Amino acid sequence: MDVTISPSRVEGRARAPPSKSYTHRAILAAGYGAEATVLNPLVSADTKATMRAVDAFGGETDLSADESRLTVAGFDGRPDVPDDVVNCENSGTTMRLVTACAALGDGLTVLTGDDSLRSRPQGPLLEAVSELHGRGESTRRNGQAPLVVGDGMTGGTVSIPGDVSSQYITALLMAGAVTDEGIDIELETELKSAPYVDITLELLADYGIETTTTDEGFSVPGGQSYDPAGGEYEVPGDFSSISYLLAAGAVAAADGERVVVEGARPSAQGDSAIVDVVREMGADVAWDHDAGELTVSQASLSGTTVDVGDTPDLLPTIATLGAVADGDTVIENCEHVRYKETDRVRAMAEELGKMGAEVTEEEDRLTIHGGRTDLAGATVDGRHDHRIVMSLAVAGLVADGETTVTGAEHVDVSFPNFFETMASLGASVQRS
Ligand SMILES: O=C(O)C1=C[C@@H](OP(=O)(O)O)[C@@H](O)[C@H](O)C1
Ligand SMILES: C=C(OP(=O)(O)O)C(=O)O
Repeated sequence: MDVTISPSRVEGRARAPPSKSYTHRAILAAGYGAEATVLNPLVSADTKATMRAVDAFGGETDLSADESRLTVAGFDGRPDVPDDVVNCENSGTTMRLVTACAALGDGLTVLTGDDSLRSRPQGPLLEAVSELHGRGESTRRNGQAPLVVGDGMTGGTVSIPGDVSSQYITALLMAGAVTDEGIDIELETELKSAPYVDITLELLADYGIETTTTDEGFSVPGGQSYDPAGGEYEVPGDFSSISYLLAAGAVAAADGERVVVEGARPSAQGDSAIVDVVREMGADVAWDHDAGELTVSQASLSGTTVDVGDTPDLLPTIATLGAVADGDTVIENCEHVRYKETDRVRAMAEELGKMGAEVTEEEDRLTIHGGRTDLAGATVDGRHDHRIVMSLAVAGLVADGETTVTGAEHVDVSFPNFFETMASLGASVQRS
């Protein structure tokens, strides 16, 4: 599906979807336990992949008709060996978290995914599984899926790089809690995307799992049971998704009007940094923490410098903001953003370039030279990547002429009703 955005002004209220990161963890944590209900889960292509994996391991996930409750009968500590290959589709989080879980099984699990996921790095996690006495292999021996994992990972001490994906750490912490020995993780390099491990530690504590942060990294004792207080866990709103709504308001709110984003209660999400980024660029953003509401109006933005080491998923949104702002926006520490659904550093450089933006791409830095030319509508490639699609759609609100984003259906990965939400704010959106 392609979506064509015409220049539009936006106003009104919109609710961000529940957090993808919390939902994945909440579902798998419930799977590791005996029984739990996940309230307000994100129901999207990626989180459905995690639900299917829990089912494949012998759990049972049951979504209420209004999708507000997911009841999970867990596999209680030890996953069954799945009857079939587990397809994680487009979801890196599913593949990493499920790899460490599958490694606990007595037999072998085969994991695969779509073209994008089969090109993403899994090698360090496979090596960690092997170091912990399980089997972790890439069928093509290139560190990428398809993967073969299992043979009863036992636990112990493992060293792993921190600068490829924090999801390896999350995966090992979640699985480590149900091993006999527990797992001590020593980071070989500086941890990138660190707030995602904070999300994990917070959620594990809420499921009654003890963890510690050590001088070398992280540690989780074994022999623990997953059991959230009251048998329920509630998922907060998603700040990566909020970033598109906030950016839409900052670049295109109607004169004297505001965009109010609901579902913005504070949590461990590093991507709440988008609030400060938008403020730093010159927009007035009010954040009512108790109500979980962000209010933004349109402003003339100016460039800024942002280190996205902790917040890789914000890069596409910040690049769009930079293309609308005056002056240079410098996005630093972004090499790991190249290992996502697509190489997002290159994708944003090239696609914003098609809209007339001047962009300089370096290995670890993206500079958008805003204000030199006005953005012009163009046909841009969403690169089969939800975040690229949504960021380019926001740019389309203020480009001169129509912007057509290809592959727009990929918003299904994290924000299934993104285009309906944008249209409800007044954006002109046409599907073809
Ligand atoms: O753990 C998570 O929920 C995520 C961690 C981040 O990935 P990396 O740790 O691979 O950077 C982030 O980009 C991804 O969207 C979600
Ligand atoms: C990179 C992302 O997710 P994942 O790693 O789960 O595919 C994302 O949502 O931007």
